[in-house]
Amino acid sequence: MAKRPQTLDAFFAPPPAKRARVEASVTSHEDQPDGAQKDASSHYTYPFALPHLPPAICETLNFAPATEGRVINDQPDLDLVYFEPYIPKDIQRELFEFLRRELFFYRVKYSIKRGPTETQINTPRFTTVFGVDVTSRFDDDGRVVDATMGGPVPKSTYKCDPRPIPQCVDLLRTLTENATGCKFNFALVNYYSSGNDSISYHSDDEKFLGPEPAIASFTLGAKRDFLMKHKPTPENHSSETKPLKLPLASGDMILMKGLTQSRWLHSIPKRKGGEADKGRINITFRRAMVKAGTENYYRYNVGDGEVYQWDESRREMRPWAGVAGQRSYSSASVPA
Ligand SMILES: O=C(O)CCC(=O)C(=O)O
Ligand SMILES: [Fe+2]
Repeated sequence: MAKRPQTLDAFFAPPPAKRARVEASVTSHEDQPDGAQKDASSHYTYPFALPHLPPAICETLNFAPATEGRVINDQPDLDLVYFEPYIPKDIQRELFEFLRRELFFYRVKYSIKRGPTETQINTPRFTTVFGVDVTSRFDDDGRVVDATMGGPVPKSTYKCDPRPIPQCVDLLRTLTENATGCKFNFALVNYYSSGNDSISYHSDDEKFLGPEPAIASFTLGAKRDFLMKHKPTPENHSSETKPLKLPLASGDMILMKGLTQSRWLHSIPKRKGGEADKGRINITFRRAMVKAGTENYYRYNVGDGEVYQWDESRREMRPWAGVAGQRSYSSASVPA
């Protein structure tokens, strides 16, 4: 949650003066392990290294938010700030293409048990996730350590292998923290490859995010409708509310906060035709407060299936050509 008070003024204010200017230059690489790729983020959990953003994109990102946020709170329990766009126009396309081309993705399958019946779920979009909850952090060698003492966390602490947020996503996270006053330790990335990819009605009000979580949600690429509707309540509040349709376009950001997650549902429905087939990336920044959040996010956004990567010649996500079932540690050392 936000450390600073979140006033309307804060969201209407001109781009904050305190915004950290993030240098376009890349860090020195003298201390990179042998074989590590220069100007790239690598980690033993990554199937392959992720290049840093080109300096021109970093420089222009310093001009975000490109517009002032519009507060949408004219319905019960609804608390949104909508930036149309947040990411400057000049870099929307390049940033979209960069992230689609460079990130690794998953098509997660899992089963849920409702009573005696087990149902197989095929997540209808590509996903990937980076981050660790507030109880832990990554040290300079990429090891997961205790957030306060900095000591190693026992291997058994997490079933999953938390992944640090790579530079190419982390820059947007820090800029968004500075502009909103909210803190984020997770980046969840969705890729909707066509109108057939979707996310059904849900709310992100898991206990592990704490009360009234703030979630910043970015769109890059194709425009897709974002639908919202109030949850049914005993008092039938929902009858006093009307559903919302926000046609999220490339560069837009919607900040959901306050009671939005506990009282409203949101979705990206399937669509036929239109620009959906050009592909859309969604990045949500969130703040997980406990270890259960980390376990949940990796289970449902990485899972244990194969890695996908964008194939520029076929113009589609393809299973990654790396060795199946074996991670490539070539550019990063495995912490002991
Ligand atoms: O793609 C979007 O805009 C929404 C994604 C979302 O709701 C989620 O990942 O929880
Ligand atoms: Fe969501």
